[in-house]
Amino acid sequence: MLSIENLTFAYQEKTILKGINLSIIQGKQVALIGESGAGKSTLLSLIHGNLLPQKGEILWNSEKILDPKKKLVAAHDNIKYLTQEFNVMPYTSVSENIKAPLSRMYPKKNQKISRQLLEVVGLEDYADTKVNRLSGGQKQRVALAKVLAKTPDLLLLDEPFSHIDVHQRNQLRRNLFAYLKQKGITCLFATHDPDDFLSFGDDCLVLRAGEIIDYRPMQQVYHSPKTKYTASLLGEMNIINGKMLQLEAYLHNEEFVVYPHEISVTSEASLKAKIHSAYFKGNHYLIEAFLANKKVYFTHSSALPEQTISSIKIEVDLAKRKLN
Ligand SMILES: Nc1ncnc2c1ncn2[C@@H]1O[C@H](COP(=O)(O)OP(=O)(O)OP(=O)(O)O)[C@@H](O)[C@H]1O
Repeated sequence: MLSIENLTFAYQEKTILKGINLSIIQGKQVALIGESGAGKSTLLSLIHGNLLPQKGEILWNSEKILDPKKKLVAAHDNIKYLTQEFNVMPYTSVSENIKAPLSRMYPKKNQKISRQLLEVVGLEDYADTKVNRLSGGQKQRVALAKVLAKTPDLLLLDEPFSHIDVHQRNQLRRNLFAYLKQKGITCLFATHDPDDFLSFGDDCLVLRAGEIIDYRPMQQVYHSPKTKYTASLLGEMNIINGKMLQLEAYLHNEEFVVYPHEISVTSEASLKAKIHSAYFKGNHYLIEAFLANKKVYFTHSSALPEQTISSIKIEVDLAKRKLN
């Protein structure tokens, strides 16, 4: 288990993380989300032992993560960190890179590990290719396989799929997170991509200006985000107020999060909206409309023409969507 107690960290006089308390139980996959500059990479670096906190403690299975000044190599051997600048050996083959962290005493076992990880990261056909001949995305996959070679207990990932194209990204994250689950590897991963965290985060940790503002199971965070800030990180959404919903005047300032797929056009409804644009999204359209002069987005099976319609319905329990 990872435990963080009252962690505070500053670069010179600028405080980046403030009083962080956190525990992650073994085997959980935790998504770390927050706007750019919120402190995600700094938190991962501290857990890895690359930075020294001004206050507080980080414990892995009750053992303190050591002060980087007191040892040559940061972090426990069983905690691995894949940073945004991945660490690969360019003039060595992909499989040699993957095997580099392993003891040379067991070549057969190492070969087996390398083959298995090549499959996880989808580089089976590149085992003997020198890394400097690979694309950025392929190098990122080699780096990922390398941090998994010596099965870590805790894996820290910082935007692990940032250089990988959408098609390969889907397969890679399915393979990777299934592998982590199978091996019981705890994972804390920082990402901005809802496709990463919605499907693969058991829990969601929301960081804002160096503070944890939410930490709950992923689906709870999605279905009832507590703040506008959190909602804005979860993908396309609407902030709808009581006035737009034609609620009683005294409820006009109440605000709710409504996702685009929760607004529909149906003959049983009576909310009025002015359709403005329709964006083709493949299997649906994203409609841009005005509800009481405020922009809203909703999904629809076809492109709606510019017109005013009186058949908009919000299909979600707004009590669960009220923002603080
Ligand atoms: N070496 C450094 N010296 C001084 N300030 C730094 C240093 N590294 C980061 N910072 C500052 O710390 C804050 C947090 O940065 P951090 O990289 O942890 O954010 P992040 O949430 O990971 O952002 P992103 O999503 O853009 O990667 C930022 O304001 C950044 O400018």
